[in-house]
Amino acid sequence: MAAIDRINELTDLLNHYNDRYYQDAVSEISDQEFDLLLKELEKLEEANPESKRADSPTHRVGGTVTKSFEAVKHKYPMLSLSNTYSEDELREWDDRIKKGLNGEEYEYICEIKFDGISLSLTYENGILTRGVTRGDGSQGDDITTNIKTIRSLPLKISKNKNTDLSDEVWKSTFEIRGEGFMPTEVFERINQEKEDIGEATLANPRNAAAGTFKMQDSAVVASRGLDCFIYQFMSDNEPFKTHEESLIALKKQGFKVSDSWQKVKTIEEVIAYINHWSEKRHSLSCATDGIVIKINSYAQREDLGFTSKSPRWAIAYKYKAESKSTILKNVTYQVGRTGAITPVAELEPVELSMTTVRRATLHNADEIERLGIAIGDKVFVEKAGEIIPKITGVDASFIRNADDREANKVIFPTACPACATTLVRAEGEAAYYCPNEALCPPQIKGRVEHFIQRKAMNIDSLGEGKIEILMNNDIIKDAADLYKLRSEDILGIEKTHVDEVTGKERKISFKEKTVQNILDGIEKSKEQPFSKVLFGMGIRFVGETTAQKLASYFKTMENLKKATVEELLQVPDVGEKVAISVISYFKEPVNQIFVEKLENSGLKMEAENIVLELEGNSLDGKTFLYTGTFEGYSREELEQKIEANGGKLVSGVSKKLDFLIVGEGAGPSKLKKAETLGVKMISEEEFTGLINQI
Ligand SMILES: NC(=O)c1ccc[n+]([C@@H]2O[C@H](COP(=O)([O-])OP(=O)(O)OC[C@H]3O[C@@H](n4cnc5c(N)ncnc54)[C@H](O)[C@@H]3O)[C@@H](O)[C@H]2O)c1
Ligand SMILES: [Zn+2]
Repeated sequence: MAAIDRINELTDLLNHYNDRYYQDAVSEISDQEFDLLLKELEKLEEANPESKRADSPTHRVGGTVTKSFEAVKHKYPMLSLSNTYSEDELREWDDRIKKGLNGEEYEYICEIKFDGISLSLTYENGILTRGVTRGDGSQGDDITTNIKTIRSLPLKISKNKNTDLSDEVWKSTFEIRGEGFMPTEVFERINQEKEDIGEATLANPRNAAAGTFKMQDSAVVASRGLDCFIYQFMSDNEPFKTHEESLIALKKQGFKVSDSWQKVKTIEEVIAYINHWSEKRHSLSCATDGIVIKINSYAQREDLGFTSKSPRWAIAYKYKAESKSTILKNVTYQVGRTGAITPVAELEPVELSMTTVRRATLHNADEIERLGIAIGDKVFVEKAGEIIPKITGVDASFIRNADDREANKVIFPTACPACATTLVRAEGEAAYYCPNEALCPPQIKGRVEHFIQRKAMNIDSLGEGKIEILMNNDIIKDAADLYKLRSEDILGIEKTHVDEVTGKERKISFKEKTVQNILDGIEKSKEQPFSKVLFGMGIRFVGETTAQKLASYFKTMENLKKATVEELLQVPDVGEKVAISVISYFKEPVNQIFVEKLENSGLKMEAENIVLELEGNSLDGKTFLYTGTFEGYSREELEQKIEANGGKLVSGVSKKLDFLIVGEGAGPSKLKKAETLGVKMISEEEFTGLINQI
């Protein structure tokens, strides 16, 4: 291919990946592959400068502004960082620094490279007034309301805690730069919740953070517990001479600066820092993808200057995602509780990032098609976002007989591997489903497992293995049958259970003590509140929180069974998808019988107002909705306050809404609708006034 054609091809391809990454928070390829293609383009452009396109990704920051937020021009441009994956290139960069500074002595500050999104935060008169994304580097999206949900970020700088700096500095207009991220544990929690309700999980913490920071509803953003590490101070009257001074001062003043930075003098010390963090970084609360090395002295930074895309005085060293090749032994298809079919690669065990990997997810039929794998191939396995092992491609250096390979091509099944029902795929969804909800064994088993889990009925004396035995011996047909169990039904049964993940064998036998434990656990579960019973029933898209909201709105199972779509839509956070799912659940005869069995077993079918002690009845019968964030109440506190005083929360602006409580950063569409419909809008103070009126 002629150089110009390849330049055009790479330019289009990389611009496409940039759009997907920055606008949709989706990575179609790994960062390393992206960076490799970018370097290839850089080299080609250098050799053929006349063919370089104006929209080339090599000299522009990758992102853009979006239509959904106001675009704000940056006072100081927000650039990218040049990067490398190799120690040799790092040494070459150090040589260039040495030359650029004409033999002057210099120091580096090494920092962890946090993997989230760049944020610019402006303070005026000691108040956080604006938070903006990097965007295209010269202008970004104004996401102030979302940024204010970060608890570690001072909204107000109350007092100068810094003896070395004058008050003037903290009162002046200045900008702080930092990396906004989603803590790993929040990421894992959200994914667990998504799994619980049968929704697709988020790919990695970076993409999750990028998506969340750009959500329209800041109340949802607040519930996601985003955080931010600060790494830079900027103002017109620069009070610092070195980066080190600025980090110390920012920390003292209450900004969240990670303690992981270190001052070093030589490139060998930089490499030692890189090695020190290469494994240890996995224990941090934030996803990381490398190390940033920066010149410490601001005067020297000025001497070295910038390219159009990044500073010359800094570089990022990125850790390679650990990848190994191993034999694909088989592909199995798991049927989930909701009937979704997930292909799983069974691998020859391989050591990766300190764990033994035996299986990897293949996501869905499209992914299998894209990879073009055959049983017996050698495939590359990688930890995506350092968490879930995934297959990235076929190892072409392992040569196989072509016919043999063709005969072993992995083909996604058309029928359910468990019950042979023809699979279906809903429009716009990547997953295939087995529609045989009522009789497909793994779906039934999955529902029982869901029912007994800690967040639902909490029967911890039962587990996956024991449930399998109960079902295989026809002792139970669904979760409700657990409440009919008698000790003579199960005493003495034995089975060897093989753990699917570890391959370890475990013998399970129902001796007297085990049986008693099981029965006690089942009996005790009858005390679980109505909301947990509701969650345990496993209605599609009804997660833990939605179950709580439904329970506190409808109060009883009877009411919920009779609910119409319109009524369901009145419940906070309940949208059309959930409403329709609830209605169709109760329409299904199998489910009606199941719920009746639960009722007859003595489970709680009514909500108790334990959390909600009634404070008064000043809001009696009135409906409320809120938008934005509030000084005196968190989202939960406000909701509790409304209900504890006899008010009812609803989910959307309609004529029936009595009050819309308007907070900071209120959603413009809600305000407009309320105005058109003549709904009364009140401030936080007015709301507090309503409660306290006698
Ligand atoms: N997989 C894909 O499809 C895809 C697409 C586009 C970009 N990318 C990845 O994104 C990279 C480009 O993104 P980028 O321009 O934001 O560069 P970058 O993320 O590699 O580096 C610059 C950013 O690092 C962040 N950072 C984290 N810790 C920091 C610290 N201590 N000090 C300073 N900055 C710190 C800042 O947000 C800064 O903007 C590419 O190299 C590629 O790896 C991937
Ligand atoms: Zn099936």
